[in-house]
Parts: sequence; structure tokens; C-alpha cells
Amino acid sequence: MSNLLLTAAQMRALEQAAIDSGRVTGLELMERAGVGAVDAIFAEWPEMAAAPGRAVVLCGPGNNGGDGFVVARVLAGKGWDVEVFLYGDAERLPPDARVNYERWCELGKVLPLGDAPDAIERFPDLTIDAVFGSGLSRPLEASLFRTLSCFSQQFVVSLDAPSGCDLDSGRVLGEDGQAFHPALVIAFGHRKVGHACGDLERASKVVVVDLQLSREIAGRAGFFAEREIVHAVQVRALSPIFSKRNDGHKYDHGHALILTGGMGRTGAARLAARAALRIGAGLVTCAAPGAAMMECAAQLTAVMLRRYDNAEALAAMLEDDRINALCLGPGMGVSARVSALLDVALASGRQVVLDADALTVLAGRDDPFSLLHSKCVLTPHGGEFARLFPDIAARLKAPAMSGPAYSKVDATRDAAARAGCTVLFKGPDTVIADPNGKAAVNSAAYDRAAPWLATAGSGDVLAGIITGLLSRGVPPYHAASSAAWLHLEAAFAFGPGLIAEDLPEALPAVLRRLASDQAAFEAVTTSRPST
Ligand SMILES: NC(=O)C1=CN([C@@H]2O[C@H](COP(=O)(O)OP(=O)(O)OC[C@H]3O[C@@H](n4cnc5c(N)ncnc54)[C@H](O)[C@@H]3O)[C@@H](O)[C@H]2O)[C@@H](O)CC1
Ligand SMILES: Nc1ncnc2c1ncn2[C@@H]1O[C@H](COP(=O)(O)OP(=O)(O)O)[C@@H](O)[C@H]1O
Ligand SMILES: [K+]
Repeated sequence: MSNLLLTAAQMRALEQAAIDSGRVTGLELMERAGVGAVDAIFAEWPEMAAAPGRAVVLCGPGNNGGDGFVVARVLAGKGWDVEVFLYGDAERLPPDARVNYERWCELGKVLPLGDAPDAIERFPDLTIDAVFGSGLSRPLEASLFRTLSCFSQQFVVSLDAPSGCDLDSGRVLGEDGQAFHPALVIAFGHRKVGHACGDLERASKVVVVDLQLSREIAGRAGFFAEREIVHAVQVRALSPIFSKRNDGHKYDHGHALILTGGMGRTGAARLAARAALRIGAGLVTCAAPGAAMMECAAQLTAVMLRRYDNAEALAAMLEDDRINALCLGPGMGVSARVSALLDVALASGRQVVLDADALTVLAGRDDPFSLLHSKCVLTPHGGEFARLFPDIAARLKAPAMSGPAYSKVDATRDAAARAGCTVLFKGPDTVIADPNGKAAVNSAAYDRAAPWLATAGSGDVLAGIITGLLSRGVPPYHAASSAAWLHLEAAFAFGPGLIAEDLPEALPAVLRRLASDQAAFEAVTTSRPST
């Protein structure tokens, strides 16, 4: 599956380019969408393919409705009993949707959508929501939302979008943002940004119907500029950064320095340090204030320990230029002392991960971003993001009243541009952006939902994985996005019951799997006959 996440406008541009190529028409694409949707439904629920049942298809006034008419026709052709309802005026349907409306009218009736709730008494086995897709431009009328909500039973399938949800942001349009929750969403062509972030109900599933646009558009890889593209993060088996050279020395893999808080507050930094070591940093040192040395010494083994009591001591430590990545924030507290440490770390020009309290300290400054540089990574959760970027957070929080709505991806891109460094904005939908507009989403949703990752200290582990990757030479944006993916995979490798300590220990299993995927990939490529 492609890991591109498109905006609605990008999807339209791809479809238009395919149509302009003269090799496919809009009507053919609509047919592919509708036929593919029925295949996807039957793949999801094979019992439906085996025994035709009763379906309700709710169509809207645009091409999403057109897809609905195709689905109705295909289901009827397979022996289903299908009732079709239309929101709006058939005379005003766009041309392709109109053609499919007329084709359906040769087979059955179309009733006004307001009558649809009566159909519930006939116990539909399947409901198709084809009211709005990528063309949603304003909030649903309350009566329409009520009608849709009547169908909130198990087998509701939304074509392209749960109607009412903006596909650029995943946000439900409207003051109260009430969401309609289908069991299955069938995305056409590609997943859209809104399938991976925003308010989408995490229990539903998204599958993609391939519209085979690449057949029509040669060289699609370069279709969009890099800064316009959003990727779903996926660490491929091939990446050399996760394995180590056979002849490497520990210093070839970097030296990460993690600053701890005071006595009784060193756990967060120790978690980060363990994660940095597990991801392959050659050396990891925790630097602790004198009063916290005993506490750290009692807990650390492979992670080394140094003492620092103030900013001068940190500056002296950084004279060792083998230390190539720092992590500040976890458990450090918010004080003038931490602020001074921040200055030293940033002035050193090293790669720096700023997390937790370091972000709060930064946010308290008159000019939070003046010392940041391109080798920094900020890892805010929602609260820290709002402290650092209050106007951006307010814009994201305000009700989305029209589409395309401002998304978490837009917000993270704006934040990264302002900060001049990579920003990783945490949450079930973690977004990573760099100052040039590069952006990716690591979505813990659908088949990758891992709610047990929302546990104290898991963010500290993430900061440690990023620091470890930076120390190994992975550039900031890639370190942050790969770390988000590895962190989630580690949560899966362990499963429910996970606590933060388990995450670093689960990383070897994730790396082992990547290595075996790589071996499998190499076996395929080397056995493939050359042409
Ligand atoms: N362009 C293509 O070639 C293809 C498009 N496809 C389908 O077409 C969809 C996009 O079609 P459209 O651009 O026509 O968009 P939609 O079908 O999502 O709806 C747009 C229409 O709804 C109206 N509208 C928007 N929000 C409204 C609201 N809250 N209340 C009342 N009316 C509202 C708009 O004014 C417009 O008339 C995709 O999601 C996909 O399902 C697929 O058939 C694949 C091929
Ligand atoms: N519902 C969720 N599903 C999956 N991951 C989540 C969820 N909520 C939070 N996370 C992830 O858990 C981590 C929590 O980090 P953070 O908020 O900094 O907490 P802490 O400081 O306690 O470690 C982040 O990586 C975040 O992306
Ligand atoms: K829909």
C-alpha cells in the first residue's frame, strides 16, 4: 500500500491528470471506485459475499453520491435487495453521478433521504454512506446528521469519508463537531491526510481501493513537490541505519548525553537513556546533579554516569566532541538553572532533543525560538505545543467550519517553520514536520491502535529513541519520524499491559523483525531475473 497521504485537492489533480491523459474517463473511475468498494466490503465480511442480503445506500449531491449509485447497482446485480435514498435534487447531480443515477433508476427507486430512517425497520444488513466525500465544504445540516446517526449499527460503510468529516484534516466540520462513526471507510485511490489524523473514530478501519491511476499517469512519483507531500511513516526493512557495521567501534555509533533531573526525578531521563542505548547509540551517558548521583548509580549499568551541577559543568562536558547528541527535558523541572543548561546545549551546536520541561522553559521566554537551529528536535504533546505555539494551537482547536480545514499536519508544519527545526507533535496521531514543509504522520489508529501506549513515561522513551538515532547519524526529521514508528512497533511487540520500562526492552524484537524483512526482501530481489 502506498504510504502517501493526499489532500482532496491532490487527489483531484491526480484524477484530472488521468482523465486528461485520455486513457480513462471520470465515469470509468467512478465505476472502478464503486466496483472496488463492493469487492472491499466482501473481503472484509466474506459472509456477505456468500449470501446476498438487504442494503441501504444513502447518496449525496456530488460524485460521492455517484459512487453510491454504482455500489447500489453492483449489489443489486449480485442479488441484493437495495433501497436507495438521495440527499438533494437529482437534476443537479454532476454529470458522472447523474449517469449512474439514471442507470440505477432502470433498476429501482430513489427516495428522498428524509425517508431513509423508515428503512431501518426492514433491518438492513449493510448501509452505504455515500453522502459526502472529498467535496464536503460546510457542516452537515442537523437533520442530515440525525438521519445518518439512525444507521449507526455494525455494518455501516462510508465511501471515501465518513460524511461530515473533512478529508484534509480528519476533523468533523461544525460547532460541536459531532462525528458519524462507520465500521469501515473505503478510501478511493489513496488514503487522504484526514484518514490518518484528526477526530476520526479510532475503532473504524480504512481500506484503500486502488483506482489504478498509475496506469494512466506515467512518472507519478514526481507529480507533487516534496514539500507538498505528507507520508504515513513506515520504516522499511532496507534502512541501513538500524544495523551496525561489522567492523564498527562504539564511537562509530555516537555518544548520546541525557540530562537528568534532581533526586527523586531521574526516572524519566533514565528511561530515555535506556532507549537511546537500545536503538544502537554506541555510548549513552546520563548526566546528573550531585544530589542525584547515588540514585542514578543504583539504577544504571550499561548507561554511563557523569556529574554536572550547573551550566558551566555541562559546557565543560561538551568539550568532548565525541558527544554528538543531547536530550534535555524529561524530569528536569522548570527553573532558571534548566534555562541556563538549555542555553549551553543550544549554543554548542550539537543535535538536541528538547522534550517535556525543556519545552515549558523555552515557552516561558520572550523569544523562544531565537537559539534553535536545524539540528534541534522538539517533541511536544498537546499541552506543550499550546504553550510554545499558542496561536497555532488556538487555530487548530477552533471549530472547523469549512473545508479544507486546518489540520494537525498544517499546524505542525507552521510550528516547524517558526521554530526553524523539526517538530514532532505527539498524540494518537503523531505528526512530524521539518522547516521546509516535509511532513509525515504516524497514526496509532485502526489496525495500529495502541491505546496502552498512553502511559506515564512513554514520551520519555520516545525522546530517547530520537536522541539515539541522532547520535547514530540519522538526520533530525528522519530520526523523529522513524522513532515514532519504532516506538509504536515496540508497543505492539509487547502488547497490552505495557509500561514505559517495557518499551526499550521491546525494541530488539522490532529490529529483529526489520532485519528478517530485509533478508526476505533481498531474497526476492536477488532471485528476480534481470531484464
Ligand atoms: N473525481 C473523480 O473522478 C472521482 C471521484 N470520486 C468520488 O467523488 C468524490 C468527490 O466528489 P465531489 O467533489 O462531487 O464531492 P462530494 O460528492 O463530496 O460533494 C460535493 C457536493 O456537496 C455539496 N456540499 C458540500 N458540503 C455540503 C454540506 N455540508 N451540505 C450540503 N451540501 C454540501 C457541494 O456543494 C457539492 O455539490 C470523492 O470523495 C469520491 O467519492 C470517485 O468516484 C472516484 C473518481
Ligand atoms: N491514544 C494513544 N494511542 C497511541 N499512542 C498515544 C496515545 N496517546 C498518547 N500516545 C503516545 O504516547 C506518548 C506519550 O508521551 P507524553 O504525552 O510525553 O507522556 P509522558 O510524558 O508521560 O511520557 C507519545 O509518544 C504519544 O504519541
Ligand atoms: K461518504
